[in-house]
Amino acid sequence: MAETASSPHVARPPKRLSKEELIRTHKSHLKKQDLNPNAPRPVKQPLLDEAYPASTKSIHDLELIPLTSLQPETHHRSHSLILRAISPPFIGAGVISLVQDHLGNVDKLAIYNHSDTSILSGVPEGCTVAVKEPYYKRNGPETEGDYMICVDHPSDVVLLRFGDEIIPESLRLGPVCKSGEEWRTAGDRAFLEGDLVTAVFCYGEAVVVDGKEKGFREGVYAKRAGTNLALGRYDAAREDAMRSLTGGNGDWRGWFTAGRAAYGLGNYRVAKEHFEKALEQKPNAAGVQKELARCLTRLEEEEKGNYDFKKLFESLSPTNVHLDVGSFLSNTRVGDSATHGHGLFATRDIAAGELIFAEKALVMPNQYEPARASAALYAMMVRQLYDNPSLSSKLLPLYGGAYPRTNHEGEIIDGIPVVDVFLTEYIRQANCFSAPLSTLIDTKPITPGNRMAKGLWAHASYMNHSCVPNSMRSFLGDLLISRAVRDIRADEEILQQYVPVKAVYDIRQAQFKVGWGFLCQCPLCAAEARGSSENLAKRRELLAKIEKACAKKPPSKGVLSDSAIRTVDRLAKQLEELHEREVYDGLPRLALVYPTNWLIEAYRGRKKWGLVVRYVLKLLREFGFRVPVDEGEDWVPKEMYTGSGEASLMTIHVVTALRAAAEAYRALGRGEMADKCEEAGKFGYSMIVGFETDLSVLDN
Ligand SMILES: C[S@@+](CC[C@H](N)C(=O)[O-])C[C@H]1O[C@@H](n2cnc3c(N)ncnc32)[C@H](O)[C@@H]1O
Repeated sequence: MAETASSPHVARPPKRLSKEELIRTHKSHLKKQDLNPNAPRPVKQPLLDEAYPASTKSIHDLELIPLTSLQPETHHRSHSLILRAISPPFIGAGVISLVQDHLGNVDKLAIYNHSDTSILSGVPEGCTVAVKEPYYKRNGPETEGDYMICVDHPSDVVLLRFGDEIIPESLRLGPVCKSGEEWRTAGDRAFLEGDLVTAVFCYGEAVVVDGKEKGFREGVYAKRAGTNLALGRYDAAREDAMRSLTGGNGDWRGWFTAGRAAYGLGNYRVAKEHFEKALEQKPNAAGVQKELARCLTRLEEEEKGNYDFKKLFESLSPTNVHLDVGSFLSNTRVGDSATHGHGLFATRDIAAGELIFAEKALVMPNQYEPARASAALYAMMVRQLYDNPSLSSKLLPLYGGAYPRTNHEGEIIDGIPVVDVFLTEYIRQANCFSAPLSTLIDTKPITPGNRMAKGLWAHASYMNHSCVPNSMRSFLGDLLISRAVRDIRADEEILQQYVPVKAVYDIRQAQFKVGWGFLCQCPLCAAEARGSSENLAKRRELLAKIEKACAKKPPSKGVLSDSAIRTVDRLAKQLEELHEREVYDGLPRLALVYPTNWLIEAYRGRKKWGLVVRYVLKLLREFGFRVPVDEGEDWVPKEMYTGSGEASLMTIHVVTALRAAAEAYRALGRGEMADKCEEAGKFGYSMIVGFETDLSVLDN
């Protein structure tokens, strides 16, 4: 981490590039810059080992220093800079401008993490900014004297109004527009040109310059409300809409905008109230009626969880991933967990297969390219925290590891919410989920690549991990569906698997340690921790051997010979013997899943139906389900979900095994058992993909 300086002006300034050198290199960079406005801008994801907190001071409480006082690799705590941009911006992962201070010194300013809803994502030449507690960073080797003021936290830089009295005299420009009307006209022009951020700025100046003129002010607020709404800055849109109300009969428009802004924030109750206010004044406004109807549907979904999942699935497309749905959360509550910190708990008994909750993502960019998904989520989280500070009440309480908080994050200082990008990244890492466009398509044997978005579901984030969980999550676009995989009692903690768990105990634990920093103590891990380490090592070795043998002869490539089957069967039996009875009693034996699955497929290929049933039953037992040992016995497959205790593991292999059993029973003339297996498979599949659907999707 860099040094912190409290009195930087007493230390000797370093050698720095001259003004002429800075201008020359900046110009050459500008020449090379690709000005394609549609090109996606790269995101500078924060380096966590260089983390430093965002400034929590007001510019009015900081001491102004000149650029010459800056010390390299130093955070100038308690100090500020006020700077005018004197060059066009170079736009890349951040925006780099040449800036001048009140004494005429020139240096380079790099601002990161401002989205295109902010003027500071482009820092126009001539604008004046305050940089709070600046961080001065070296660019390249010390001898080159290349430095820049590096702003990582978006709230560490404040765009100043032209007339702001904090700006030193020498940096002040004369008024750009003389009157509020001129500013409003400039705002309208910018709006028509599609430059919405400039429009917002101009409207802001208009209300300050002519702020006392009633009617004018409200009109400008109405324009700014609409512009903020279009930018997705819903908090500001709603505030402006409320300020635009005059008490006259045109107010319904203000209520309408306020309602749409509240809807954009997912605050359907408030949205409903606003739409109803609009309709009081203009009962026949079709647009408002339509929005109110949508709102009522969302509220009903929130209350009852009555989704038409099939229809939602059919509505999905690469361009439609953000579903218009409310979140059904009332079966669960956040509470203190014996597993870790906070957890999610059932508020009532929930039956196996039932919907536990369904939650629309708080933040999920439509970016399914795995290499870009994390950066896109991080950038969107920062943007939301900056643009819609009300969302910080949901986002900031999430677990952020050991990163120290100032507890001022989210607080509005100098009109801007404090956004700490390093905390945001910690929260992202600890809480985000990978989401396919739909789990249903993702579970098909042939899926189109490994395309996954990353998103944040604030309620689901409270769920702790278990290797033998009582819930499963699935996705439809940005809707996360959580279903019970066994009966859950009121007040029981809802647990989920963070990732599909590895079969071997120490490999599994290493994954949790590296990914989330915890040691799992679920019933399976707690038992396996008591097992002999010698057996564990032998199991790991033998499983590797089995995987090799199985991969050499995949059952999908044709009928397998007796000897190939005998080899795998023998190795599987050896592996079974390495599972201590006293450790694994009533628990899954995950290492055995792989060879057992292979044997099922091998016997299917040879139409040895009795053996298929025997090995399916075995596979279900390896997943911890209580099912008969004798393949001749009649049983009720669906009951395995409710009668298997607390340590079974539900996966897609359970469904495919039940299908294989159905096929085998049918071939053996046991039609009733076949139907029951199909029914249990279908039921299990609904837990996996989120809703009931035909198993034939698993065919291709
Ligand atoms: C998404 S959060 C889960 C909610 C968290 N318990 C809280 O207090 O907000 C993920 C973090 O919870 C903790 N965690 C989750 N499952 C755990 C488990 N089985 N045992 C110990 N810690 C766990 C880990 O610290 C992990 O990084």
